[in-house]
Amino acid sequence: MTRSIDVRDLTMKYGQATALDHVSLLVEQGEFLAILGPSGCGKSTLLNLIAGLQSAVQGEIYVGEQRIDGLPPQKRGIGFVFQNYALFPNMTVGENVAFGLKIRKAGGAVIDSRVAELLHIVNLQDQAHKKPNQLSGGQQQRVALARALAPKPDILLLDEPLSALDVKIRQHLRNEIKSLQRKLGITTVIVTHDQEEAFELGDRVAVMEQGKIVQIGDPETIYQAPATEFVACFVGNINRLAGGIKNSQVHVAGLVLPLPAQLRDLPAGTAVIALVRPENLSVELADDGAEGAAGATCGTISHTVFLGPLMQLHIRLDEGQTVMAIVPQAKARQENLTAGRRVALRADLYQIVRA
Ligand SMILES: Nc1ncnc2c1ncn2[C@@H]1O[C@H](COP(=O)(O)OP(=O)(O)OP(=O)(O)O)[C@@H](O)[C@H]1O
Repeated sequence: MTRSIDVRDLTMKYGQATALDHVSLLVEQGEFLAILGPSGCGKSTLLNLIAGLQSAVQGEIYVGEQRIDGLPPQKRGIGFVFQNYALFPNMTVGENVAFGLKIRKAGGAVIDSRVAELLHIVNLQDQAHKKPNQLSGGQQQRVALARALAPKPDILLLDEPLSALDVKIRQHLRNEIKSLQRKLGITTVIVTHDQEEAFELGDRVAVMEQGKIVQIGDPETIYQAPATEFVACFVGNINRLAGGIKNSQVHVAGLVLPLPAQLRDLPAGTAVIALVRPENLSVELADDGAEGAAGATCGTISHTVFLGPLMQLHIRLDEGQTVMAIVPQAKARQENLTAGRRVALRADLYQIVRA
């Protein structure tokens, strides 16, 4: 039976360096949570603490109602998959998958049927007799997944399981992991530094920065309403437009935007930044009549980058700052949005933060 994970006030240090700083986290029963963050932010440390591969200096970890942080790893009911497969090279695929069942002293018939079932689930039923080095990277990672799931753990932890694989296989295996998790309904936590992977797999995404979880929410909220500038910039591309408050409005890069409620008390002159995603800038060709149109700021396209279905436009604003906008390829073609053209820009969706 799958269970929730409740991490309470976890702190972990390497010598003087704090790797995890009072982290609390509740992963619901059956939920798929993605932990996203840059290298060194403490993602793996958090997973290792849950798995029991390291121990914290402070805090508690519960699986369901049971406190597990004092238990050895094999008593925690957790399946773990690492980045680098970590299969036993001298054992066959079947023996690798059977490993966790053998150390739990399961009977031979039980082991055989469970190994067959798992190899079928991960689509490797014909490979049981092979050694890991006779398999591709993607196949080895499927074996690792089967091995982790064989003892029917309550929880599955995945530490960058796809990052050693090439792009095509990674996408394929990502889909497989997602559908397998849905089918089994097992509480799962994946650690990744890849935003697309986190968004595609996670029901919710927890973003970490320097040993802390700075935001947790569904992918759309994380993307469209980032809690901090760090989250906004880490998750996808974003324009940072500097400006200030004047007459109870925000003036940035030639745009005049309403002052958001949470900044209402700030005095005139306070420096602010508007964070605008490239696809949330609307771009129109600016003939002379459109210059200075209400709510728009004008500039000149300095160069474009062809991205297949989309076109990236790099625009130098008359006001001095540069921005990047993304438009559908068809629009760029129809309107001839090329280097040297003058354009008027509006911000459709944005966030204002203090500088
Ligand atoms: N064995 C160790 N000794 C000392 N410091 C360590 C050790 N392991 C990790 N750290 C430090 O602890 C912090 C968190 O490391 P952790 O491996 O959890 O980060 P991460 O987010 O998983 O990074 P990555 O994505 O690069 O694996 C980092 O600053 C790292 O340098």
